[in-house]
Amino acid sequence: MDSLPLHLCTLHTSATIINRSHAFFHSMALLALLYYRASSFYLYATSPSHLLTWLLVFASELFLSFLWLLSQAYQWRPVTRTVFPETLPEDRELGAIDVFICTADPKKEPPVKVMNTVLSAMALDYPPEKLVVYLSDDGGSSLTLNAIREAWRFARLWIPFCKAYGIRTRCPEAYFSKEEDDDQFVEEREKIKRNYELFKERVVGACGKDEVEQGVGIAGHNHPPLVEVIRDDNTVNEDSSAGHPNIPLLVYVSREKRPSHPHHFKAGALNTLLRVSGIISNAPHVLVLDCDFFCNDPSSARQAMCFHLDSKISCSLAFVQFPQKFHNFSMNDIYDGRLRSVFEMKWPGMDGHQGPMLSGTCFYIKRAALYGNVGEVKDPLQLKQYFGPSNGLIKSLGQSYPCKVIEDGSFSTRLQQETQFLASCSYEEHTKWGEEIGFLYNSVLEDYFTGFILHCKGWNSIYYSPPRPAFLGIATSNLNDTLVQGRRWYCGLLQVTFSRFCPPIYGLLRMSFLESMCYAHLALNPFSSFCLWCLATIPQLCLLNGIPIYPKASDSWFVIFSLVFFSSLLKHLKDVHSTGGSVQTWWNEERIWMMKSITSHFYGSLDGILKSVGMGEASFTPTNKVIQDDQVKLYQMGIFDFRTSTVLLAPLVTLVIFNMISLVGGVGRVVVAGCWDKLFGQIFLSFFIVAVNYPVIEGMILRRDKGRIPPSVTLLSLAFSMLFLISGSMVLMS
Ligand SMILES: O=c1ccn([C@@H]2O[C@H](COP(=O)(O)OP(=O)(O)O[C@H]3O[C@H](CO)[C@@H](O)[C@H](O)[C@H]3O)[C@@H](O)[C@H]2O)c(=O)[nH]1
Ligand SMILES: [Mn+2]
Repeated sequence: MDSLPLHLCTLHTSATIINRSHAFFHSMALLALLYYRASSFYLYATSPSHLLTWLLVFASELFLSFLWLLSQAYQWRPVTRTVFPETLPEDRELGAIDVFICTADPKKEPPVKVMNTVLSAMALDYPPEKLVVYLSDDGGSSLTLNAIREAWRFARLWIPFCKAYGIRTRCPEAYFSKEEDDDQFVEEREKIKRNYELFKERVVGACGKDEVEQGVGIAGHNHPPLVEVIRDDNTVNEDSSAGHPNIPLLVYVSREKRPSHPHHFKAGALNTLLRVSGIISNAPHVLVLDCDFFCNDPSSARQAMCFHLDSKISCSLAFVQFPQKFHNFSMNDIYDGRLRSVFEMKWPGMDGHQGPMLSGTCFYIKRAALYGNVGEVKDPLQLKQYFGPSNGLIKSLGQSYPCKVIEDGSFSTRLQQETQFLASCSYEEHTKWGEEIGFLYNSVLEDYFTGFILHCKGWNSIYYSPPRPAFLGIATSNLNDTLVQGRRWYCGLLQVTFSRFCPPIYGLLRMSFLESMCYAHLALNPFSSFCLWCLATIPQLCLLNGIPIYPKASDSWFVIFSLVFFSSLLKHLKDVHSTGGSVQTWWNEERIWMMKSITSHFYGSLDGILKSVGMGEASFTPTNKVIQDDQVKLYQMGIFDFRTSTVLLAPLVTLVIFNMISLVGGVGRVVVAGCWDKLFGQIFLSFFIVAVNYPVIEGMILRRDKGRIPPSVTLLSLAFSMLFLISGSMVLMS
């Protein structure tokens, strides 16, 4: 046993060499660029307005260069992992796992989809008595409760079927949507398929009936706690009498919600699950899944155990993060819903240091890591100050026991009452839940913040991206969801940056230096949207007014600017290529990066700033998981769907119009005045922005379909551009 490893870690040697050499040359070019900018100060000292443009451009270049420097930590030492689950100990020595699945709104997250996630998790290849699946329903919806009861009935057919025939795709919807004609069990397959259809009918049928009364609005925020162990009364004894139930326990948890109590969104839901599961099964490991991420490979639990059970690393290992992979993205992926750079570049890079950031879903985490550093505390009264008044929960700390409900075959009234108490909305008052215990509340990006604090406390994490995706989810496939999500994320980032846990300061001495650079990069990234706004407007305004911002095209300094520009574009192209992307992917990523920076990241940063001064309320609007046909069609064809709010769309359109004006005006000016040399850099910049954002021009002028940019937004944006042009020019001329 000893000689056979559970896992291996391989350094990407060639990528490391390329990345470091590129970092070296690029940093030389950046230094030269900044030197040029600093020393050209005297050219702009002629008037205060010119000096202001110089200052804004210089500050932006300086800040973006600093961010780039921080981002080199991701590139420094990328690694890949391999696992050998066959070397794991016998089943009875494996650690138990509690699976947490969250859902919040049956309208946006259709119960059939949520149940597919539940079923795929119940069917994980793991001893069923060591697996308990908990579903948190923040909507408190009877539709979801009904659906989970139906799912339980179907699971009794589905799981034995999967195990008997070694099915690997254990999410029923995914399995049945594949055409598979296996002669050996075609009959059995058809039988199960019929049952699946019936199951869906019953779930969807209930949705139809209750639609009117089931408005999520009020019900979703005002309901009592409900914890129910899902089981079919007739089969209880049959199942547990043998002591080896053949399917995992399934528990429905809907925590109490009252408008008067903050519920802390997903983090609050997860903490309720931690407590409730603590007194039912108290597994030492927890798998967290968003309701739209089903298990695509049943072996992920054993893969994660290859790390968690390795005695050499286990004591400091907090979580094993799997990549978020998606089943609905198109080849073109115009919105970069796949988040390629995060899951293919950044996380493998961080894995070479102290480990990837926590990413909300698809991770196996140790319960002990979430319970904080209270291991030393033995006094129950003191523990209650941290964990709250439940005796059952205090007793469970640090203990391992087989699942209580499976043991006695019943969900005793006492246990039931205790779980309801743990799920009540006032339970957390005067405790450390969300501050030191469990998932942390300070940010709507609970995953990033919780993971950051874990790394600060000295915990490590591991990134494992298996050849067959372990989980598959739904990527955002329309502009509105992409922008709304980006806005929430950037607001969440800044909530942490402006707190006393500001990563560049708080993290610096608490984790490895390169790891802290990665966190600092993300923490400061929201400010880049302000810099990008400057670089997408000021050189253009100056162009229209004949003021040069970059060196003459014939000047040798111009080479430096070109080098920086092309070196970053080419490095991005190389990264895209090495992760299997095409030139088209590269171009698309450039575009969506600009779009997000200008709108959603900009607004998210503003939200974060406002919240830090006590204005504005935190919100977590779940993304839409209902796939609409016309939207999918546009997405599949790689055509932008501009149906989003004017607030989000107008800045983008304004910026593109403004760059079109400056391009035309600038070319006109140089043709008339013959000063190509002087303004070439700015003309090229406007041209690049317009070219990358061509779909916006199409959406304004050429398209007539529903997803076009509404003429009202175009007109409004035109007015904004003119206003900016006129007022800006007046300032420059003063
Ligand atoms: O009050 C809430 C709000 C959301 N959720 C659940 O949180 C999950 C994630 O929400 P989703 O709408 O899918 O947001 P995404 O932007 O797709 O989520 C990403 O970003 C979140 C942080 O903003 C992370 O928590 C997620 O894991 C990550 O996938 C879903 O299962 C929701 O049901 C709740 O349980 N309660
Ligand atoms: Mn999601």
